[in-house]
Amino acid sequence: MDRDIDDDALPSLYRPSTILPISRHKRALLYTIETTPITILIGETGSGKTTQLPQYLDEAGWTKNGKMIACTQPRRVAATTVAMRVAEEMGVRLGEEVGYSIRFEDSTSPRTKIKYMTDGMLLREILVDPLLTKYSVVMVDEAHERSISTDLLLGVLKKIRRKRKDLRIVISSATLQAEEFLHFFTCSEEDEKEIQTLEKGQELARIVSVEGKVFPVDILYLESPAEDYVEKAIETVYDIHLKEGPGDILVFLTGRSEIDHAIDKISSLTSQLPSRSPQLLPLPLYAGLTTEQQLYVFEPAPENHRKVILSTPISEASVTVPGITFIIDTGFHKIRSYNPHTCISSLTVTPISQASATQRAGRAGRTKPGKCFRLYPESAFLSLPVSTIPELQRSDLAPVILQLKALGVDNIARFHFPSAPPPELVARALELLYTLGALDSYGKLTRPFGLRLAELPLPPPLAAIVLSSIDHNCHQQILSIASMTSVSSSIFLDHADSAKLTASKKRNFTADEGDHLTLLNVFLAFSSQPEKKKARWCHDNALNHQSLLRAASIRTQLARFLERWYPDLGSRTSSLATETTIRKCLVKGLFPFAAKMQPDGSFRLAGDTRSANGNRGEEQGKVYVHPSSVLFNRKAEWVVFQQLEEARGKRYIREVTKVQREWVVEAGGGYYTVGEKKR
Ligand SMILES: Nc1ncnc2c1ncn2[C@@H]1O[C@H](COP(=O)(O)OP(=O)(O)OP(=O)(O)O)[C@@H](O)[C@H]1O
Repeated sequence: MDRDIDDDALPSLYRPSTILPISRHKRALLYTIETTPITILIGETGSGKTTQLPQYLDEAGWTKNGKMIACTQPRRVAATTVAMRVAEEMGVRLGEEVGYSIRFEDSTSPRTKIKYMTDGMLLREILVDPLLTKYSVVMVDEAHERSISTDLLLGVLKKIRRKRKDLRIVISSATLQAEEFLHFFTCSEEDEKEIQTLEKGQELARIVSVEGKVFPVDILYLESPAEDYVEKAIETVYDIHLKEGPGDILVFLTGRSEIDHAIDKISSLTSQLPSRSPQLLPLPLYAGLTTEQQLYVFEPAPENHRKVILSTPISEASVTVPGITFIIDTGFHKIRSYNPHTCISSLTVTPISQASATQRAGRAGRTKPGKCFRLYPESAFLSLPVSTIPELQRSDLAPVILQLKALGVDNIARFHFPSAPPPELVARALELLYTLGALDSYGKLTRPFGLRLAELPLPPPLAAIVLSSIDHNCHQQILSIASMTSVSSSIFLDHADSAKLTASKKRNFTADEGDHLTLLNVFLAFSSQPEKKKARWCHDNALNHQSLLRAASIRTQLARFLERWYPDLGSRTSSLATETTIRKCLVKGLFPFAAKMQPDGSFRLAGDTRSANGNRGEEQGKVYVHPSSVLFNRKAEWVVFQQLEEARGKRYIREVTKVQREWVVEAGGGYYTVGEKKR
């Protein structure tokens, strides 16, 4: 392969406007990648790893012969925005030579050479192309975040590389985790054998550093911890606005309710500013928004306005929002943790790691110097964990195991993960997949059911509902519900200033049986509107037009899977499905997430034996229906739900539907004897 590594041969369009630290290391970097199978790349935030390295590899010939370069990201906002930036730097149209692929959205073409994608999407590609033959280099970006998909991908890449010696792997990591990755790729017996066969001077894996800052970022700490980090963040926004020079602000909060609250407060503060003085423009950024809505924050602020982006950690890594000068880091994030006793994941607010704090500060100083206000003392920063516990060690592993089985890895215990998941979590996941019908009693993937479950781009319980809907003759309705729940967090517009309106409009769609049928009512009403009137109709009904369009697009994509597997689908009618049939079908996948109402109106999880045994405090065993649910403050003996979330010490369930105990027992098979989790 002819790989030209001459800096001067670059067409001018390839050059970014700022000289980035990585450019000084270009030759050395390309040489290492050429000669070393695995390169671990470390460098300061903003040094150019994500945007530049794939371009260097392209110029150096790694995309010849129709091969592509993949660059994976843990989050879709990073995959889309970085692809846009790189397409712009290369002077090509997005989706042509440079594209991206995220769940339910593909912007690539047969001409694509550099593909940014979520790590989960690359794993899906491995299902159809097990040796990733289309790719010459796979760059796993932000590997230190240790997301489930990243860890799984690293394990699978390690296997693939043994069979594809020409494949190059680049792992981009924070400095502190680099040695761990080096160890992972070089520690097994097989690795050692391979090292023996290498030529003198050649290495199996090597760490390369591209140190160097783009612009300085001043870090400022509080003297004592903030009592309420959300209020302190709002106060800091206001202080910056009054006392600092120009520049936009990026605030890290933990979730949507905090973001909505902050937006309302900042909007009212703004209305008190003198009309001629610069105004604050608060904007939300969280995963539940559609791609278009997320991209809105990347637009320049209108004249005489300072943008204040209120974001969850989705913008913590890889993202550059031009114009961001000030960062406000509250020091918290919501992380998913899995309780093997209840078998349910919940989101809990916890302090971030030092690595996250560094990434957050690194969102400034990219296009000009910046300041990062940490809303905690320096001593608190120093006592933070260096990195977050890998997601794989605190998550429901059913999706991971399902994917591994679909990839042909039958013996999970022998699969080499960057750090092994706890056996208890593996056992729980196997139990769930077995009850869902995805695995047989030997632990093998069932065919076709289990394989199809793995192929559907939905969490296993939801995928099981979609597949079961065929037998229940309610696939039309379930497809709509599954699509709506994939975007549900943003279907209803419920900012505080429109909360009353939304509540009254929502009543028009409310189904007494719960949120899933309510979402179905919304979708049916939306679909029956003439195309041209849809936007207006959404506005009049306090609904999010973009989210509904996205749900419709997801539905079309899910329907394609069913059409492929059931060619007679068109002749099967599901128009007569009753609400009872639909709810029974929902229980086919949601049985692990069942709860029983208690005399005080709270609920107890069906599998929570510890609370029944009195091992936990009374309050701890309880969950409450979230105020956004149509079943809030309503009577329902048994319910199933899709999400469990912790906020201010209370646990809430969302997307809730009334069901009957017998349905849960029937669907749960051996998984429950209800009220007592099977051991
Ligand atoms: N959309 C953009 N507009 C302006 N400049 C940009 C944009 N995207 C990237 N840049 C510039 O390119 C630099 C490198 O960005 P890149 O994402 O490649 O860095 P990185 O090393 O991967 O950092 P990180 O790990 O923090 O994402 C930024 O510091 C910034 O100067």
